[in-house]
Amino acid sequence: MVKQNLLISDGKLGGGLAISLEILGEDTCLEISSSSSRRKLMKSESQPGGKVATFLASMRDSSPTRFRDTTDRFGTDERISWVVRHPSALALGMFDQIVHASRGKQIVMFLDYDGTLSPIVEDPDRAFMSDEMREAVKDTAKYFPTAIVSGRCRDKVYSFVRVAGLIYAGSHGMDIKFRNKKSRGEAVSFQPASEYLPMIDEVYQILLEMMESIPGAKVETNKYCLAVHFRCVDENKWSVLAEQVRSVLKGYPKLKLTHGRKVIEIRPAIEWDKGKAVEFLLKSLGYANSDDVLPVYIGDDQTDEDAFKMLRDRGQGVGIIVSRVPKETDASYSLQDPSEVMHFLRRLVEWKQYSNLTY
Ligand SMILES: O=P(O)(O)OC[C@H]1O[C@H](O[C@H]2O[C@H](CO)[C@@H](O)[C@H](O)[C@H]2O)[C@H](O)[C@@H](O)[C@@H]1O
Repeated sequence: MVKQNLLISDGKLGGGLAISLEILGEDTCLEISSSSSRRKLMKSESQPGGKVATFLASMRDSSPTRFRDTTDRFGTDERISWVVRHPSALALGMFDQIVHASRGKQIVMFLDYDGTLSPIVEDPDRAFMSDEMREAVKDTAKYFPTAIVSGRCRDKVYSFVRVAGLIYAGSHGMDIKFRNKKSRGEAVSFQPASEYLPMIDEVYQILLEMMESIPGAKVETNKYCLAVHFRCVDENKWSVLAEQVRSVLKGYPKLKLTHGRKVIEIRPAIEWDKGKAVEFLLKSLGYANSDDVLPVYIGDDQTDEDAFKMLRDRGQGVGIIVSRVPKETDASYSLQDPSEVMHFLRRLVEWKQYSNLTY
């Protein structure tokens, strides 16, 4: 892996911005949803059998396989332009920009789990978070209200994080339950999809049985939603897997499919996502329509885009995407991987400790 340090001068950034840009080697996963690939998707949808093609294309889009030489596909210019538009939250001046935006406001921290606090691994049951990361999250929560917003079921994500006093929102925000420190420990509980539980269980049983015939496929229940993993499935079998999942869903029009990192997710077709969950949590914490808050959301996946978009639309807050490669996103800043997320959290805590001493 070659690492290049570039100095880009950009008027808007007020001088020079040092960017550490990695030209990634053959072990890199590409994760980009470019406008040209979107156009291709739209085209395939209008062709015969287009819906299947569309589904498979978006599966590939969110779960790219490895390329020998990524520079063939994405020029250095494109990478630089992406980093300029989504600078590292740790880069010179950028961290200061974020903390400056929080002057006179309460930072509320929202953290995704997989790919953000824990590295992506083959077995979803072994996606452990490091003890150092746990300490960083624990320290963060001492200074800022902190929520974990995950696609996982709430109990499962708690069993991985194991930090008391945080807010845990599981099932992509469809399962929220916590004691609100802002209002004398009052219990907050919100499950907008509870009527779907029997349906989700039924589909879980069907998929469990069906996926037995596809080597490497794994079905995970996340209580209010399901995940069909294909990380360990031969790529030649992806279309069969997609077709089978789609065939099951035909009998359940009240459920919908979404994509994540080598995973198809089945969830209730309700107007609820991580963005709505973040809004709900801000309101519960007393920050509905408030100028006194700076929400910071860190996440790596497609479902986190709903939260980034919500912050962008609200014109308030900081979205940080965790990605090594250019990706279409509504986030403003980037971090490369969970270890950078940990450094960012530590730096935020140090800044807070220092500013508490000096103000
Ligand atoms: O919202 P998140 O906390 O990011 O959860 C999204 C999904 O994450 C998990 O799957 C992903 O991580 C696995 C472990 O690293 C990996 O094997 C898989 O390929 C990824 O898609 C989790 O297992 C899913 O249930 C979540 O929906």
